[in-house]
Amino acid sequence: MALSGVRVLELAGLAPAPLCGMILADFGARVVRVDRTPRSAVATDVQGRGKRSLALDLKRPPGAAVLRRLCCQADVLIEPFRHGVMEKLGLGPEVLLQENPRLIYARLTGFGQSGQYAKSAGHDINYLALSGVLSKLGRKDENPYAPVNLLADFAGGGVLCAMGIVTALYERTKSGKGQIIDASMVEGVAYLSSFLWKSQNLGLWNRPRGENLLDSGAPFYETYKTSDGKFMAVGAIEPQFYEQLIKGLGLDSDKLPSQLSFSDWPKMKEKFASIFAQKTQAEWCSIFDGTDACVTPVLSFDEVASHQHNKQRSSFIKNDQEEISPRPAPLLSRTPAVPSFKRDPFIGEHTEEILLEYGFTKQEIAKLYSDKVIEFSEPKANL
Ligand SMILES: C[C@H](CCC[C@@H](C)[C@H]1CC[C@H]2[C@@H]3[C@H](O)C[C@@H]4C[C@H](O)CC[C@]4(C)[C@H]3C[C@H](O)[C@]12C)C(=O)SCCNC(=O)CCNC(=O)[C@H](O)C(C)(C)COP(=O)(O)OP(=O)(O)OC[C@H]1O[C@@H](n2cnc3c(N)ncnc32)[C@H](O)[C@@H]1OP(=O)(O)O
Repeated sequence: MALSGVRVLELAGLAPAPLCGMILADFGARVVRVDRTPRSAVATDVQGRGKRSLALDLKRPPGAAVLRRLCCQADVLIEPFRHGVMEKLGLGPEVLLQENPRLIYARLTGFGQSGQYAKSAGHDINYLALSGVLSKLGRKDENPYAPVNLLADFAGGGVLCAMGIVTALYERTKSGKGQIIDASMVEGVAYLSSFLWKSQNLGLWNRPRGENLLDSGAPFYETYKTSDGKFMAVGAIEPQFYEQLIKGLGLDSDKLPSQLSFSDWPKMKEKFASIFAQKTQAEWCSIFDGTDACVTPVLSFDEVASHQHNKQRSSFIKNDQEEISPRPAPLLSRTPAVPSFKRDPFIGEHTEEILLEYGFTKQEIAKLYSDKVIEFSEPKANL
């Protein structure tokens, strides 16, 4: 796999850092999740695929010393705490990079390492708000709407941090040097929105929120309810595709206002809605599948893996516990990701194995254990 041989230490965090670590693991890195002690009854990381767990108390100096030793042999450290936490533990980048100048020290936070919010708590919705992006999301006359925490946490956070890490690993092949990655989710999600910024002069966003082409203003970029209570998604932007939509709906474009007549959009939405409400989702699929009308069913999680297109591409996978989840993307032709099919690790499940692998002796491990700096877990203890 593309990242095989890369050793990653991921300090356990909430949502974004676990995704970042999981992406690296899917593509072949050996990812160790460093969990807290005392170990909680249940691991809250649901993105532990392909990782191993080491339970280590970083608040105690011998625990921090263990992490320092691990970092000497690691390629990447991912830390998900607000600015200042790692420094307080004596594990700041100046310390760890001095001991291992090849280390890539990725700091995945909401507000970044500087600025007046750097030490403040926050979550996806706050980062989205500060990036400006939240002001663009939502329907007409409604408050801004934060979709599930996909945008800041995962896209602007976990994914961009993984991209930063891979970029730094590539650069290291030339310079031989590591570096610090300051991955702020505010900036990550703002960067993702570059199209919104760069298209300001195209007239795409001149109208209030929810009344523009791509923000639920246009009748041809909308979802519509079907007679069986399901939905269809319509994205017929270009005139030639719009024409196919009109045809599929059984309408005559000569008798309709022009596609870009903004003032007619609310009326056209009502018309489209009343037509979509007359057939089931399956009936609409049989009309639109195989056309260029850009009309697709809105699938539920229960339906998505068995949809023909997704099945043909094996886009979803089942692990040993029969849990379905998306296959890692994108697909690399020679070295694709090979996700683990095993269950996620229990907290502390691999503590001993990892420490031995990183050169700790059995005696050192026994001492750390008796001093309660590390913990082990038998799988059954967590069930
Ligand atoms: C919207 C999302 C968040 C969604 C999260 C949900 C999925 C989950 C949130 C609550 C969960 C539920 C809950 O736990 C109850 C149940 C528990 C059960 O086990 C499972 C079911 C639950 C229902 C459970 C289910 C789900 O898991 C939840 C619903 C987001 O936006 S995530 C993005 C958040 N932001 C960031 O990540 C940005 C950077 N980080 C931060 O800004 C802060 O970390 C944050 C997130 C604000 C949290 O602040 P906090 O004060 O808690 O932490 P920090 O200041 O960063 O400091 C960390 C302290 O911990 C110490 N520490 C760390 N590692 C160790 C260690 N190995 N050993 C010892 N100590 C450690 C560290 O030293 C710091 O200590 P100090 O505070 O003393 O400095």
